[in-house]
Amino acid sequence: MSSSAARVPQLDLRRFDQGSDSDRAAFVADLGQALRTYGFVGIREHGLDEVLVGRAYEVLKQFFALPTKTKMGYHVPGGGGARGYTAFGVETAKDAEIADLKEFWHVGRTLPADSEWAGMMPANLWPSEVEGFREVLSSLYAALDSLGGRMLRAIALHLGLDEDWFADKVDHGNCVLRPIHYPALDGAQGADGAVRSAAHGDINLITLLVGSGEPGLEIFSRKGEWIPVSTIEGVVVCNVGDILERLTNNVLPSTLHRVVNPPEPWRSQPRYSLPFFVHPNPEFVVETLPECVSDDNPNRYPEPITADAFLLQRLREIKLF
Ligand SMILES: O=C(O)CCC(=O)C(=O)O
Ligand SMILES: [Fe+2]
Repeated sequence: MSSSAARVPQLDLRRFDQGSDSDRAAFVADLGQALRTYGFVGIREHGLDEVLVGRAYEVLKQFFALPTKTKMGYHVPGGGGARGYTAFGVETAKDAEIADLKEFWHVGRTLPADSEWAGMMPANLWPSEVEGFREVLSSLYAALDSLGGRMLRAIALHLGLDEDWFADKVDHGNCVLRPIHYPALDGAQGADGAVRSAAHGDINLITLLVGSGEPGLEIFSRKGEWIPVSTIEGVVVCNVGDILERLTNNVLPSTLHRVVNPPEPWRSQPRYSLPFFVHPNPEFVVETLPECVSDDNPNRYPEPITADAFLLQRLREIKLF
């Protein structure tokens, strides 16, 4: 683990949402700098309702506390974990051999019944055992969808695109809200090398992580060190995913990150977290942005790929399909 003082910067989103032109330009520059350097940034004053976030943690804790048999009733066999429950010990990071020490739930976009994307975005499941689960997580999904849109506006400006460049490319994106439970570790658990979440890059455009405060998240810096990301209450961690990395010809890096098994007293306590994965529309063609190609950085991805094909390829690699 790193002993250096490297730290992911934290930025105040009010400078972008409500600031003057010069505030906004300064925010965009700081955001670009942080994402180019770390692939990660902390966001303060993002406007998410604290009460809603608190309620989301309550309902997800209630769900994961249910008996395994009940939870398995919300598992969709062959569904790639796209909706509902995925059991402990299933997801395995790309190129890893041992499964992660976690279980999770996926909430997806609720589409109109006659939507042409219904086949790609199956209907959500909702556990009847937990009161408020549906309402609370649906509201949080909508709030994070909006926050993701604002972050993408700032990212577009940084890349030299029109501010609303991403808007019609994410309006029916296959975004996923993922409540995660990493159970308390007991005995020799982890002695075989299993960790809460093995090193991986996220598959999507950007991720918004509404952290619960327990330690463990680390990112792999460009200097080759693992840097802990402190989950300060109220800060949303935003990181670049593989699709944005590819779109930007690696100008914005999708940084490897992991969740380590922490020392006591956290080891014998569960950890919960709530990432929101912002995905482009399934038919969006990921084709290198000309703004990100130069003599020094020739196009690394001459073959365009649709977001949906890219996602499917990665889901197979992480053993969800
Ligand atoms: O639990 C965390 O803090 C991070 C989770 C994560 O990286 C993921 O689910 O992709
Ligand atoms: Fe991740």
